[in-house]
Amino acid sequence: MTQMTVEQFAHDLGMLPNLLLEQLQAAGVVKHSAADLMTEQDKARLLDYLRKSHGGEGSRAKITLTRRQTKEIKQADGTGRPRTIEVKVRKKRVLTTKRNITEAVDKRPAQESVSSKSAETPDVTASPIIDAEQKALRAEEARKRAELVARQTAEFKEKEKRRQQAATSDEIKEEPAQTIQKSASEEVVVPKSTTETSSKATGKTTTSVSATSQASSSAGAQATQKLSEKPEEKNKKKKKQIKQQEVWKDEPVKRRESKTRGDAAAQQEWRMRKDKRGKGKRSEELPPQHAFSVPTEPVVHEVLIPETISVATLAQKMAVKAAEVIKVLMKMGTMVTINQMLDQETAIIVVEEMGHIAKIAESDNPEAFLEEVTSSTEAVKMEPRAPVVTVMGHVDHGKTSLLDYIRTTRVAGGEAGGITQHIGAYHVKTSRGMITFLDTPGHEAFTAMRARGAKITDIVILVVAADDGVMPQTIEAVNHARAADIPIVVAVNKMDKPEANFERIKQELVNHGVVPEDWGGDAMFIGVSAKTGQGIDDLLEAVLLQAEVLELEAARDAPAKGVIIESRLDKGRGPVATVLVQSGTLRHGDVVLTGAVFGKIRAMLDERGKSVKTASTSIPVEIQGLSEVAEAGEVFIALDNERKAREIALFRQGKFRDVRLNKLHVAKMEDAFGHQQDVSTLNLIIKADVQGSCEALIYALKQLETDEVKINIVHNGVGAIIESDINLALASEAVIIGFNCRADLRARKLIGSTGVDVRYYNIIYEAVDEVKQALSGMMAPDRKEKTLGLVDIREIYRISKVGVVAGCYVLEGLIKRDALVRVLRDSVVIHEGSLDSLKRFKDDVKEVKAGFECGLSLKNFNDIKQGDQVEAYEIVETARVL
Ligand SMILES: Nc1nc2c(ncn2[C@@H]2O[C@H](COP(=O)(O)OP(=O)(O)OP(=O)(O)O)[C@@H](O)[C@H]2O)c(=O)[nH]1
Repeated sequence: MTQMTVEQFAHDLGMLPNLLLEQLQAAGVVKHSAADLMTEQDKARLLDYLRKSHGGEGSRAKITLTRRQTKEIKQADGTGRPRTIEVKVRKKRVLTTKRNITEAVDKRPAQESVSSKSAETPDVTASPIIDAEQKALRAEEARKRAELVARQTAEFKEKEKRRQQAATSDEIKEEPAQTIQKSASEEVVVPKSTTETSSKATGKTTTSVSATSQASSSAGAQATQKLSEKPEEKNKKKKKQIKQQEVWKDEPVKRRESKTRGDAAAQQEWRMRKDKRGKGKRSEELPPQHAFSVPTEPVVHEVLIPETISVATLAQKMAVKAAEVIKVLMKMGTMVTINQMLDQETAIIVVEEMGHIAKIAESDNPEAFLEEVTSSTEAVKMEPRAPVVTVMGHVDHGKTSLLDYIRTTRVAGGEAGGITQHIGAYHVKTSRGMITFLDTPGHEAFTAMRARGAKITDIVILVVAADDGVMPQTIEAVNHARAADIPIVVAVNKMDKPEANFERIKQELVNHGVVPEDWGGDAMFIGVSAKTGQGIDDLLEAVLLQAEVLELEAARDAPAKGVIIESRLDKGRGPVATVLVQSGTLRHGDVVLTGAVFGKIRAMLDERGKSVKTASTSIPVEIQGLSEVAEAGEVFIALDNERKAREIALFRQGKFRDVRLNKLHVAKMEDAFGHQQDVSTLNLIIKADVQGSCEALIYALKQLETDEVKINIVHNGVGAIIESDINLALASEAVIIGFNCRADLRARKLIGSTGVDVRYYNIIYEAVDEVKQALSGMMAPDRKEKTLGLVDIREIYRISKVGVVAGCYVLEGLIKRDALVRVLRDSVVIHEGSLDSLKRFKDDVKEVKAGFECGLSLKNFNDIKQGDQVEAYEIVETARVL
C-alpha cells in the first residue's frame, strides 16, 4: 500500500486539509502539517474516532446528518430598493440503516462533508479495514450509483429541455422561498444516493429565514455578476430549481404537519378548513378529480319549519334571497318585510310554492329535547312509590282539621310541633308505608293542576261531616275525582259527635255514584274524628290498601320530574317553590325547568325546614334558585344542561306561548255541530241560579240522548261559574252552560286565556235546542245511493299507454264524470269503481245525457267487453236530526 500525505488524503476525501488536520488531532493522531504522511494506523484511528463521535458503535442503526448554511441574496423589493436577505438553511436528516455499520460509517465522511460529490470517492479511505469481499461489494455499488447518477442526469436534462421549451423567455425569478429550496436541494441529493446504500431513509429539514432589510451597497456589482453568469451556470441553477420543485413539492405539507398539535382528527379538520379557504393545496392528498360538480337541476331543500319563522330565516333555509320569498308572498297577496314573522302554515305554503319540501320542525323546537329526556327515563327500572293524596270535601266538614291532625301526630314519627315550616305538602310514615299529603285541600288546586295536564293525585280522601251529610261541594268533589278517574276513600268525619250518622252518608253518596265496598261498590268508607283521632289509622290503612291496588310505580334512578305545588316570592330567599317529585330523584344543584321558569337548585328543604341533598319519588321539598316565581300546578323537569333549560324557557316565554295557547284543545259546541265522526259523547258542565233549574235543565238534556250520542254532565252546581269550573272544563274538554248565571271575574279571565266554550241561557228550551243541534252534528249522516243512468258498451279500443277505452251509448238518465259506476255483464255486477275519463269526441266532458254517444275508461279496470253495461250512481248524504 502506498503512503499518502494528509493533503492527499484530504483531497481524496474532498475536504480541506486544515479540517482533516483538526479531525486527526481530535482523534489523537498527531500531525502538524498537510505534508505529514498518513499511515494505515492513523487512518484506522481516525475512522474509529469518527464512529464513536457519531454516537456509539455496533448497535447503532441511525445516522443523523446536520448541516447549516448561510447565504445572502440581494434582491430589489417592491419599491425597487435593493435589499439583502440572509437565508439560513438548517438541514437535519436521520438515516436508518440496515447495512453493516462499518460500511455505513465508512462512507460517512464523504457524505457528510460533500453532499454533491460523486459517491465513488471514499473508497480509498475505507481500504485499510475492508476485506476483498467488501471491496467487491463496494465496487458493485459504486457501479450502480454511477448508473443512477447518469440516469438522473439524463432525466434532469430531459426535463430541463421540456421546461425550456415551455417557457423559453420566462426567466424564473428567484423568490426568497425558492432560494431556500434551491439551497436545500443540494441536501436532497444525499438521501437519494443514500437510498442506494441504506435501505431506508427518513428525512427532516428545518429551514429558517431571517431577512434583514438593509440598503445594499453592492447593487451594481450584483448586476454585473448576474450578467457575467455563464449559460451553463444558469442551466445548472434551473436544473436545481426544477429538481427541488419536484422533490420538495410536499415540503409545505410536512411543515404544516409538524406544526399541528393534537390528534390526527384535529389535524385532519384543520387541514380541511385550510383547504376550504383554498390555501395549502395538497395535490398528493386531494382526489385527482374535483369533488364538486355544478348542479344541473334545481336543488330541492328539505326545510324544517317551526311554529313561527321570519322571512329572512325562511329564505336562508331555502338558500334563496329574502326578496324571492317576499315576491312569492306578494303573489299570494301578502305584503311582508324581511323581518316579519310568518306562521307555520304560511311558511309551508311558501316553501312548497318555491319547489322545496316543507317539514314541521320538531328539531327547531327545543321542547323536542324534553321528549328525548322523557323517553330516555322510561327505560329505567321502575320501583314502587308512595301514594299522593288530596283531601276534598264541603266547607267546614273538617278537611283542615283532619290534615292538621295527621300532620301533627304522624309527621316525623309523631313529634308534635316538629314542623317548623309549612310547605303545602308533607309525607307521613306508617307501619305499612309512606303517604304523601297535599296540604292544599280544595278543588281549586286539584283542578288547576289537572287542567295543566298534571295528574298529581293518586287518591282522593272525600271528607263528609257525619252530622251534616252530602253537600254541593261534596258532589263537586266527587265529580272532579271521577272526571280525573281517581279512586275515592270516604272519610266520614266528626264521628265523635252524637248526631253523627254513618249510614246516612253512605246512602247519600250512593245516589252520586259512590258505592261502598260492603254494598258491592269500590269505595271505602271510614268513620273518623279529626278531633279525637278516632279511625285515623284505619283511614291511612285504607289509603295504603287503595294504593296497593293501584300498583304505583316510578323510576328512582332518573332525572327528576314532578309538579310545582306552591310557589311564592320570599323576601330574603327570592322565588321559592314547593315541588313534589313524581319520578326520579331531585338533587341539590340540578337545573330545573318549569313552564318558562328555570334555575339551578341552590337550596332544598324538606317539610320540616331541614336542608336535604336529595328528594326521591313522592317526596315534597321546597326549592330555591328558580329565576322567577313558578306557576303552581305546572310540571317541572330536572335537566343536566342549563343552556338547554334557558333555551326552552325563553322559547316558552316568547310569542310561541300564544301560539301554543291557541293550539290548546278546548271543546267547542261548533266542533260538535260539524262533527261527522264517531264522537258520541258531549261533555257538559252546567251551572244554574237555583238547584231546581239546574235539575230541570239536566233532565231536559238527558232526554236528547240516543244510542249514538250521549251527554255526560261532568259537573253541575248552583252559583256563578268559577275558576275551578273553567279548569274542569279544560281538563275534561267540556262545554259550560250557564243558566241564569254568569262567570265571575277570575273565571272570565281564565275563559279569555284558555278559550273554554261557555254559553249563557235564560230560557231552558234555547239551551236544549242548541245542545240538540250539537248532538245532531255528532251523528253520522244518512248515506243513500241515487241511480243516475245506464250506458251500453258498443265498441272497445285498446290504446297503448292509455288502456281500454269504450265507445258507448247512454241508454237512460245520464252519466257523470265523477259518478261511481258498476259494470254489468249479463246483468251481473263484475266491477265497482269510478270513471277515469269521459269524452264526447275528443273533449273531456262532465256529463253525457241519454241518447248521446260517449267514450269512457274505467279506473283500474280494463276487462271491459262489448255488450257490457255501465250503471252510474252517486251517494247522497243527508244530515240527521234528533
Ligand atoms: N267535633 C268535631 N269537630 C270537628 C271535627 N273536625 C273538624 N271539626 C270542626 O269543624 C270546624 C271546621 O273544620 P275545618 O277543619 O276548618 O273544616 P274545613 O273543611 O277545613 O273548612 P274550610 O277550610 O272552610 O273548607 C272546626 O270548628 C273544627 O273544629 C271533628 O272530627 N269533630
